[in-house]
Amino acid sequence: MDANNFDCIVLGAGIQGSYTAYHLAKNKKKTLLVEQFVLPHSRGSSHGHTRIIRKAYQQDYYTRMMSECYQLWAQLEKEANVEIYRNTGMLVVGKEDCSAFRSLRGTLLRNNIPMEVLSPEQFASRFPSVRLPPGESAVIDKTAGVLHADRALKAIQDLFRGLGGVIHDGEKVVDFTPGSPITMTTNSGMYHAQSLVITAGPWAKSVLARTGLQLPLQVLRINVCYWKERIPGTYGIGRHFPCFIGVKQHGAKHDIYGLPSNEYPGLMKICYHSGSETEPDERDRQTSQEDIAILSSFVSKSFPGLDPTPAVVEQCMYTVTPDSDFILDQHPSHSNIIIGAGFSGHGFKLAPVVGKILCELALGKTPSFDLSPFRITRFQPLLKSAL
Ligand SMILES: Cc1cc2nc3c(=O)[nH]c(=O)nc-3n(C[C@H](O)[C@H](O)[C@H](O)COP(=O)(O)OP(=O)(O)OC[C@H]3O[C@@H](n4cnc5c(N)ncnc54)[C@H](O)[C@@H]3O)c2cc1C
Ligand SMILES: O=C(O)[C@@H]1CCCC=N1
Repeated sequence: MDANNFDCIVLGAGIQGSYTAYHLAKNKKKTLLVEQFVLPHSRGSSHGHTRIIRKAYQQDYYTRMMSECYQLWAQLEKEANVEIYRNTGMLVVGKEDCSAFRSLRGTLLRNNIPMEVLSPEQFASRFPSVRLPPGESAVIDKTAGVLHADRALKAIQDLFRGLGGVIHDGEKVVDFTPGSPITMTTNSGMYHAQSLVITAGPWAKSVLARTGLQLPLQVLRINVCYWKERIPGTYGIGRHFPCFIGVKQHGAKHDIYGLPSNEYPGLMKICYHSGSETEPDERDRQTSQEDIAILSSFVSKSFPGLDPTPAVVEQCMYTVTPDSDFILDQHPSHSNIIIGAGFSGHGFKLAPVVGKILCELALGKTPSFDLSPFRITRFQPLLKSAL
C-alpha cells in the first residue's frame, strides 16, 4: 500500500480530531491526522490546562453520553498512565424562576446523578467565601471536576501514534476533492483516503465552504481570565473548592463559570460563556473587553475573596451553532466525508464519545447514540447551499 494512501484522514488535531483518530487506529484503520500548526499549539479551542467535566446538563442526551465519557477518560488515564480527571464537584447556582437552572437540576434528579441540593444556610456554611444572591438556589453535581486538558490532548495523540497512527503537524490542508477515494492536498503533499473526518474547530466553516456547504457557525474569541485570591488558597483545589456554573446570574445574558485555583497558584479561573465574533486567523486583532467588564462586576459581587481585576488573560475560541448543539453528521452530498463541528464551548468533556461516533460514521457503522440533535438537517431553513 502506498505511503500516501490511508483508510481514513482526520483533518484537525484538536481534542475531537485526536480522539477520532485514536478510535480509528484502535479499529485497525490506517489513519493520518493532519494539523496545520506545529503541535502543541494554542491557536484553536483545545489548548490550556483545564476544562470542566460534569454530568449536569440541561439535556438528557448529553448527560447520557457523559456516562460513557467518564469510562473512556478513565481508560485513557490507564492506557497513558497519566492523571487527567480530578473530582471536585460543581456548584450550579441560579434563580428558581430560571428555566435553564431548573432544567440542569431536573436532569441530575431524573438521571439519578449523585447530587446535593443546598439551602441558603447550608450554602453559607459550606462556602463562606462565596455570596449567594437573594432568591438564588444551589445544587452540587458531585460527579463533576477538572480535566487536565493539555495533558489529555498529548496523551491521546501519543496513544494514537503508539497504535501506528501517523500525525503530520505543521501541514495545512489546502484542498480536497470528494470521491472514492478522496484526494487531499496540503501545503506539502497529496494523500488519498476512503473517508475524511473534518474536525477543523474554528476553521470548520471555511474548510466546509470548499464543498459548497455553508454551516451556520460563528467563531467567538473568549477571554480566559484568572483572578487573584486575596488570601492564596481560599478557592483552591487543595481545599476542595468546586467548579461552578452561575446560570445567567446578576442579569448576565450568558452563564459564568469557574474552576478552583490550581494551574496558576493563587489564581482562580472565571470566564464568561460568550465572547466577541472573530475570524479564526484574526483572533488577536479582536480586543473587545465587554465580557471582562461583566466578569469584574460578577467577581466583586459573588467572590469577595478575589481581586476584581483579572491578573492573567489568555485567549481561546468557541465555534458556536445557533442552538449550541454539536454537529456530528455525514456531509449531505458526500457520505464518506464526516463532520464534527460546532462544539459551542462545551465539547472537551464529550470528546471520547464524539471521537467514537465520528469513527463509527467514517466506518459506515451504526452510531452508538441517537444523532438527531446533531444532524445538519436541523439547520435546513438556515442553509444557503444547494445540498
Ligand atoms: C475558554 C474555553 C473554555 C472551555 N471550557 C470548556 C469546559 O470547561 N468543558 C468542556 O467540555 N469544554 C470546554 N470548552 C470547549 C472545548 O474546549 C472545545 O469544544 C474543544 O476543544 C473543541 O475541539 P476541536 O477539536 O473541535 O477544535 P480545535 O481544538 O480548534 O481543533 C481544530 C484543529 O483543526 C486544525 N485545522 C483547522 N483547519 C485546518 C487545515 N486547513 N489544515 C490542517 N489543520 C487544520 C486547527 O489548527 C486546530 O488545531 C472550552 C473552550 C474554550 C475556548
Ligand atoms: O462545558 C462546560 O462545562 C463549561 C462550563 C459551562 C459553560 C461552558 N463550558
